[in-house]
Amino acid sequence: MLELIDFRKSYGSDFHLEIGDLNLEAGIHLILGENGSGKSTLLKAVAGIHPFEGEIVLSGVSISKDPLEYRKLIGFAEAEPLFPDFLSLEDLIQVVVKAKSSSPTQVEDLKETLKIGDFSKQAIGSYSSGMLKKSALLLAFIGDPKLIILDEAFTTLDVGTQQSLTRLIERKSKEGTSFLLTSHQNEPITAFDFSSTISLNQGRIIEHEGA
Ligand SMILES: Nc1ncnc2c1ncn2[C@@H]1O[C@H](COP(=O)(O)OP(=O)(O)OP(=O)(O)O)[C@@H](O)[C@H]1O
Repeated sequence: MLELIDFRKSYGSDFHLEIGDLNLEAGIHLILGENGSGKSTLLKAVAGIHPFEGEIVLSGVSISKDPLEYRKLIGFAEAEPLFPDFLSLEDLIQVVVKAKSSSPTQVEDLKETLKIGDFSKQAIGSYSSGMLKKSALLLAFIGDPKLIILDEAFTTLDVGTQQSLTRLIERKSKEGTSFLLTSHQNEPITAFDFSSTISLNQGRIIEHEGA
């Protein structure tokens, strides 16, 4: 499903993420590691946000040869999402639905699952951290991407929404969507049957269990 080839990413001389070659089969994958080990850096590179050295191929589509097609296959929710304050979630939904050729019915289903109420019409500058997180999650699921990348997906969500998100991830996984997850919280994340668990330490994989 996802292939990293001779993958490296540096922030100047300060931090080096050296992954090399990594193959992940379809499924739910967990990335573990201490603060600053490189989890978010890896996810942002796979999401097509950060430049890197090497190559990434998702379902046969190369990020370097076909970046636009590659990005359409990905949904990404950052750990601490940032959106323009003056827009509403509804504004962002319209953009992503068009880009990902999704249906309004899917958006309504996601809003219900993630318990997104009328706040979606308000300016993002007025959102709480949980509302921001729900917004990022909804946008990541739009259009049924091949791979959904969720960094600290459960942080700041209330317990009810955590449970709904767990069920949504399990359902989508059964339908063929793959996931890359990170977490600092043990409770919701242990619910999943992971295809593999990758442990990072100071920018290197120290353990990879599963496929
Ligand atoms: N934009 C950036 N510019 C320079 N250095 C960065 C940047 N983003 C992250 N870093 C550095 O890269 C290293 C890895 O950071 P990263 O955010 O990937 O770690 P993480 O494992 O996700 O951490 P956490 O668990 O705290 O979220 C850290 O030393 C961090 O300071």
